[in-house]
Parts: sequence; structure tokens; C-alpha cells
Amino acid sequence: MPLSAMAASSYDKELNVALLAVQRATLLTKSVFHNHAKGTLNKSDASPVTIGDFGAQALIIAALQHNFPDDEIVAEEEAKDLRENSHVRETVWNLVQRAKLSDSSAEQVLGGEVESADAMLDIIDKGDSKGGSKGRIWAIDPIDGTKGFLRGGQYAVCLALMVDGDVKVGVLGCPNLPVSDSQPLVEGIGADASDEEGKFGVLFSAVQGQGAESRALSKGSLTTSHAINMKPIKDISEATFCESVEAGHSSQGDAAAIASKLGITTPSVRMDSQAKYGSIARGAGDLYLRLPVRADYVEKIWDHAAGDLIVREAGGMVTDVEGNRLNFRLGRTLRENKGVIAAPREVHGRVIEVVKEVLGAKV
Ligand SMILES: Nc1ncnc2c1ncn2[C@@H]1O[C@H](COP(=O)(O)O)[C@@H](O)[C@H]1OP(=O)(O)O
Ligand SMILES: [Mg+2]
Ligand SMILES: [Mg+2]
Ligand SMILES: [Mg+2]
Repeated sequence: MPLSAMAASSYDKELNVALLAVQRATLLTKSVFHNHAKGTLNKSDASPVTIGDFGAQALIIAALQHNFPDDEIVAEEEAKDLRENSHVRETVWNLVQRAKLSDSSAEQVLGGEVESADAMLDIIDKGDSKGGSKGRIWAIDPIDGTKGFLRGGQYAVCLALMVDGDVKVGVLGCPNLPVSDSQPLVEGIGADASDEEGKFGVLFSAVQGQGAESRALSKGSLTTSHAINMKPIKDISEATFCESVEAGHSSQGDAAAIASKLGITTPSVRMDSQAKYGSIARGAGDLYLRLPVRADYVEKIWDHAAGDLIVREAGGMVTDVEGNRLNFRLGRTLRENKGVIAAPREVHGRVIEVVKEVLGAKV
């Protein structure tokens, strides 16, 4: 490959912008958690959305538009509720104006300020791409695990770049996870993520073919990163697995039956959001089981794109419950996939066998 083509395919700029954009958005979500009524509204599917979700989405899209104006964006939220509710709109607008990285060169990378509250609404609505299998498309979940965010549990600010339907860059900001990869899995705020000395959780990232990394989140420029890898498993019965806190998002009964058939005796660690993908990618846990509760639920691309790449680049395999790779080419949803099974490559096949036995026995 000619040198110029290699440079063009390394995604250095995309990764740098994505990391800084996610870091700035996590700062906004932290300030909402500490200083505000959350401004929680209920969406049409009865799931919650807060001023933090809207503000984080506005900040991330503003940064992407400044740097990559021709790229499409698939984002979870829309501005309709803000257009109809001036009080919530003004609160989000204040947050967006105040959210700044302390390092001016980092801020400069992310681009100019959002001009007005109206411009902010239009920016939020730029996340309405239909997605698909052609071209450059970013997927944003401004707060994944909103219920965890509201409870003071885990949540993640999620951003991924897909090119022709393939995930090339993935970033997860997890403000409540421990900074250190070797801390045990936690459901609540990590002991070393308490915001003292400016430490507040971790940024995971991956670029296709270049491995996965983690680094401490900061309020200014990026901290130094290091490579992460899934933990090698000698005996699957010694694995730890994580699953959703919300029983409505993943069948905890099926997970317990699968774990028992695999000989796993350690209870599951329940945590919200794509923090589960980051946690197994750094070797703090081994398996992530997401087992369908309702036949009619269709997973969204923004809930999985970044985590899928980060786990695969750390040595894992991510599929649905049938063992098929997640298909990000079909639009805003993963309509061909049911559930998610993420595991180290060497044991993934065995886990899928047992998943099929347990789920097959139910029908
Ligand atoms: N019935 C469901 N099954 C699986 N996932 C769901 C379901 N309802 C909502 N979700 C999504 O699960 C994600 C959080 O999952 P976790 O349990 O891993 O924290 C959220 O993005 C949420 O979507 P939404 O943003 O629409 O609420
Ligand atoms: Mg989500
Ligand atoms: Mg969300
Ligand atoms: Mg949501």
C-alpha cells in the first residue's frame, strides 16, 4: 500500500476528534449529575431522556460537523421535546455553552461555539440519518444507560464511526468506572473514580486493526493511553459475566441457566450501558450476556457499535445469540440480530452452544 493511502486509512484524526468530543460530553453529563434536577422526560417508548442526553448529543454533533461536515450521523435523540418546552431548552442551552475542556488547544480541535439555542436544536436533529451500508456514518448514544445515570450507576457516552457499514473507530466514555483496569467489576461508582484530583472514570477506544486502549478521562487534553486485552480464560467455569441491571433489557433467568450449564458459580455483575463491553475488553470480567426478553425488541446500532469494535480489538468475539456477527449495515437498528454474546475468542463457540441449548429448550 502506498504511504499516502496508509496514512489516509489510519483514522488518526477521527480518533482524536472522537476522544475529545466524548470527553467534553462526559464533563457535561457529570455536571448534570452533580448540579441539576435531571430534567427527565419520558419518550414515546416510556424510556427516560434527560437534559444530559440532549446536551451531550449537541456537543458531539457540533464537533463532528466542524471536523467532518460531509459525514452522516445516526444519533439516539431528537430535539422535538426541546422545541416544545422552552424551560428545558434553556437549561440544555446553558449547559452546552458552559461545557468546555480546560485545555484551549483541545477545545480548538472541537471547533467553534454553538451560535444560539435554535442552532443547537438543529444540530441535535442532524443525528437523523437513516444509516446503511454506504459511506461514512457516525453512531452516537449521548448517554447509554440513562437509567444507570439517574441511579448513580454505570453509564457511557458512546461514539463510533462506520465506513460502508463496518465499524472503524469506537469510543466509550465511562465516568463511573474505575480508572484502573485491574479493579474488580463494579455496579456503582468505582472507588478510584470519585472525581478527586480530577479523576473521573475511563475512556475506552479502538481503531479497526490497531487494537483497543484505555486512558483516564480528564477535564482538558487527553491523558496517556495503554493497550487493553481480554483476560485469557483457562477454564470457563472460572469466568465472571456481566449483564443488564434492568431485567427488562436482558433475561437474567436465561443468563443464570447458561452460567450454570457452563459451570460458572460466581454471581453475575449487573451494570448498565456499554460499560459492560469496556469492562470485559480490559479484562475486569470475561463474558457479556444480553439475552432477549421480548421477541419484538430490536437493538439499536448506537447501543453496540463502539463496544463491538472495542471488544473485538481486545481479542474478543461479539455475536448475537445465534453466533452471527452484529450487522450495522441495515440502518438505525440491528434488525437481523437478537441479543448479544461477547466473550474471549477461544471460548465464544462454547458459550454459543450453551446459549442455543438454553434458549432452544424454551421454544
Ligand atoms: N426491551 C429491551 N431490550 C433490550 N434493550 C433495551 C430494551 N429497552 C430498552 N433497551 C435499551 O437498552 C439500553 C441499555 O441497556 P443496558 O441494560 O445494557 O444498560 C438502552 O439503550 C435502552 O434503550 P433506550 O435508550 O431506548 O432506553
Ligand atoms: Mg443506549
Ligand atoms: Mg441513550
Ligand atoms: Mg435511551
